[in-house]
Amino acid sequence: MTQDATHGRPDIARRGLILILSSPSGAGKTTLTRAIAQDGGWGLDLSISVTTRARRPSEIDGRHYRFIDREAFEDLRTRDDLLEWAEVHGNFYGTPRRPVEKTLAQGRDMIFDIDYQGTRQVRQRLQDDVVTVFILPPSFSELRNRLERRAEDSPETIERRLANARNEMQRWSEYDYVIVNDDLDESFRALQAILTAERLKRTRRTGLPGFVDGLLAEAERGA
Ligand SMILES: Nc1nc2c(ncn2[C@@H]2O[C@H](COP(=O)(O)OP(=O)(O)O)[C@@H](O)[C@H]2O)c(=O)[nH]1
Ligand SMILES: Nc1ncnc2c1ncn2[C@@H]1O[C@H](COP(=O)(O)OP(=O)(O)O)[C@@H](O)[C@H]1O
Repeated sequence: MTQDATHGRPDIARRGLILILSSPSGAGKTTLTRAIAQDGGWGLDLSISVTTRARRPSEIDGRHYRFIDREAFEDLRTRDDLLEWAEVHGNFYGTPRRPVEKTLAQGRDMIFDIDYQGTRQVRQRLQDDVVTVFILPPSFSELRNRLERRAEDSPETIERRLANARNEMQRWSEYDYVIVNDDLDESFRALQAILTAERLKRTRRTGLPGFVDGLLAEAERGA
């Protein structure tokens, strides 16, 4: 029996999974992604994307994103070092391939905060190992409020993100789960419930046959 990553409880070996969160800008995907990744008990590694977008005042290079220029991005892309990439709001974003391969090879789980274009690419490559969650705002006016309260982007940037939100919101039906992020605590609990259920899926749990064989052997011995 191995140690599962769900709050340190002993569990049965299983394949690692990738949890993807997407949403229109301002709906709360970064907040939720970081909340569950930073709670070490959930054992989720956060994928740090590369981007050509300018760093926001509150962001730290290497922690929120790796901020690179267009040339460096092109290099990564042509060397096939990106698992997926997309142009979003006029900037380029991509997921470095190697950390993902390393984490999955260790049987650990990873969380991605990427858009719907990247989600399609990852799903195509990793199929059943991908679990996708779409975050919606409770209303469009609240989306605007959150972007304004976040106060990290210029008014033009906020308008561009709100204009793009109309297109992004329509992608909800491509995702496995949808959370309407009204109350943050409730949304966080919903995300935890999704992860817990997905980790318990029979088809991921490669250790189940051996575990049941052990139970049957124990029963044979008349324990
Ligand atoms: N495809 C893809 N999208 C990404 C990646 N990293 C971030 N994004 C998406 O790019 C969009 C813009 O992200 P960001 O500039 O941080 O703005 P925010 O959504 O307002 O927080 C969001 O939809 C992110 O999910 C990535 O590596 N690949
Ligand atoms: N449920 C919520 N209620 C109120 N404010 C929220 C909620 N979720 C996130 N926020 C706030 O809204 C803003 C946008 O959230 P963020 O996680 O940056 O969104 P995204 O990554 O989707 O662009 C942030 O200032 C964040 O603190």
